[in-house]
Amino acid sequence: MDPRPGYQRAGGSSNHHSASSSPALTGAQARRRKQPLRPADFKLQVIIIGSRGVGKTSLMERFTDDTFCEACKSTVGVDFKIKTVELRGKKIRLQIWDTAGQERFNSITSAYYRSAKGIILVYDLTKSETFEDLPKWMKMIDKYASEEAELLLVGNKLDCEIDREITKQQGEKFAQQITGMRFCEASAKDNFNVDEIFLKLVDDILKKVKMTILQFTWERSNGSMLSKIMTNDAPHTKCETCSAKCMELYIAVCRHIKGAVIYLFI
Ligand SMILES: Nc1nc2c(ncn2[C@@H]2O[C@H](COP(=O)(O)OP(=O)(O)OP(=O)(O)O)[C@@H](O)[C@H]2O)c(=O)[nH]1
Repeated sequence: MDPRPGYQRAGGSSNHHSASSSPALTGAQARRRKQPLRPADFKLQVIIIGSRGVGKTSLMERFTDDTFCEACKSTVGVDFKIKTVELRGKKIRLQIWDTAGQERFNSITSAYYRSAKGIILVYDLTKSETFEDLPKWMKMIDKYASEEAELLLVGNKLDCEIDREITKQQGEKFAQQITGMRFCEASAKDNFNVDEIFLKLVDDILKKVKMTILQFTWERSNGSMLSKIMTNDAPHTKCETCSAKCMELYIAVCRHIKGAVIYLFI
């Protein structure tokens, strides 16, 4: 996947769910801090799945903290990190769910598929068995994920070219069989294509969901909600049914108004 010039990372907005202490601020930092922080325009959940040891945690940590661990512990259940990015002039708070690759955790991890707007399916290009596992992961996606979720297949450990067992063409061919699935190779170790993976996925999600409702065919009689949605391009409107905010508004509306056909365009 080629890096696109339009992508812009918001610096240093990565937080882990574990607590961390705040160092003292310098004068300039303190002044900057006084300015009110702009809230995120969107909140998005992305899930990373794939067999054990393919580098899911490593990809997440490279993206959120720019770190790489040579001997990471295997993920137990699910872990997550949050990072705020800026894309298409919008501030997006990304919640990244890193799932355990071990099958015995599937009953826990499957619960996180449904709310994910993007799914990153990872294999290790130096281990053919992780590629052969892909149909099994696709079954999990079919069973538990939203049909709307954007899919991205990633062949990780590109830095180990000498040990490669799966060609780029094989990865591409697999992705082509699945409607809308994108593909790229990456290296969490060398930080190659890692930002692109996440930012491209977010970009694809945004393209699909926001920004303007051009047409809204509504078979139920609730004009007030219709006009509210149609006239309010601001992402902070609340859905009357579930009070969800931001991008969730549109999703919530889609779910709650039966019989509605909503066309969303940028
Ligand atoms: N050479 C190389 N090693 C990597 C890369 N990404 C991850 N690794 C290594 O692969 C091993 C497994 O990485 P993890 O990120 O823990 O893999 P995981 O998919 O999260 O594993 P589970 O939590 O067990 O499912 C670690 O030893 C990493 O250092 C990469 O891009 N290149």
